[in-house]
Amino acid sequence: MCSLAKDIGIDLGTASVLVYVKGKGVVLNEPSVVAINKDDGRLLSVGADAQAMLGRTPGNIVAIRPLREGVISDYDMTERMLKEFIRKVSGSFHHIFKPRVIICVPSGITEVEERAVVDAGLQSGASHVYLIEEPVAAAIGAGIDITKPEGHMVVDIGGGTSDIAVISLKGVVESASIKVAGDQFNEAIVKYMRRKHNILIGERTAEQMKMQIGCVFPKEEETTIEIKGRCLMTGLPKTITVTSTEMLEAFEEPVERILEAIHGVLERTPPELVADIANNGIVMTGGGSLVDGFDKLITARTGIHTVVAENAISCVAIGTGKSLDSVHEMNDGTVNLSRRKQMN
Ligand SMILES: Nc1ncnc2c1ncn2[C@@H]1O[C@H](COP(=O)(O)OP(=O)(O)OP(=O)(O)O)[C@@H](O)[C@H]1O
Repeated sequence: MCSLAKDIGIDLGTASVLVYVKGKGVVLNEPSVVAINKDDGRLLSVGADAQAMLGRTPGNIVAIRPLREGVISDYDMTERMLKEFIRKVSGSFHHIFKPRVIICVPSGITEVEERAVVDAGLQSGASHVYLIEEPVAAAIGAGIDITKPEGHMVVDIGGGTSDIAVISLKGVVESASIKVAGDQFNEAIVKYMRRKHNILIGERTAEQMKMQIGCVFPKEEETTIEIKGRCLMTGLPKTITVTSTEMLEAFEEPVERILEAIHGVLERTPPELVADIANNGIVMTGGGSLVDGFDKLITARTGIHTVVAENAISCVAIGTGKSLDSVHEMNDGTVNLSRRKQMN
């Protein structure tokens, strides 16, 4: 861990927080979960330790996810979580050497939410806080050269939000941010299991199903998984086998909403840039893009070749960190990386 961290890039995600330290790469990747003691408000743990407590806490302990649907839903807890993560990567010197922090936010974030993220960063001990839009960070992290006057489309499917953006000359030309992403895929599985199989399953089981058999485009070979849940008829535990083909049906609604959003962005994009995108293809980032067949589905429905970026999950953190290099340019106003700004 870096003890004299001066520059930190944070992908403040709904599902996980990734921290990039200049010169070191991604040094922290933990779930966005906080556990506190309800009696005295004491912070018990953050990240993976806190996640293990989700749904399993005794009365006086509460484990929560302070970010929901890509925005801060519990400001106080987000601040405490950020502080703890910054402390982890900065070591005991962070009081003396306050880091400069750049935080990645979804492109649909409101001014009030932006302010909340900046305040959380400052309260966490940062000397300066900069914001960068998620699709811009994702594009940089995916290795796209966004400095040219050329259109690129990035589809970032995270936990709580999907950000679709057309980027050219370091800026977002057209975009959409919808609250449909990986979490809604889990919810869709829970609903499907209840509707089709009369079985109640938990979020963790749904997540496991999504990763193991989930798909949005027909697989060459069907796969199956055996899961346990509670039968809604008898109230007793029940084990059933679910197939990947069933997942196509379960995911229909969230998938269509993402495709509609992509379509909408393409429709609003100037024709020259659409022509560039047709040549360059669409790049997918974010954990949600790892659902099997997403690239094939988008290729089939848009006619534009689509690929999932290497390191899809850490692209945003890598891009956020890389953009720290141009922070000095931003101070003299020569860089306009979307709505990225400095506040302190
Ligand atoms: N191998 C995988 N297959 C399918 N889904 C996956 C896989 N790995 C991660 N995910 C899903 O990716 C989502 C998290 O993605 P990511 O870490 O990019 O989101 P985030 O940045 O925390 O969220 P947001 O961008 O909405 O704030 C979760 O819903 C998770 O279930």
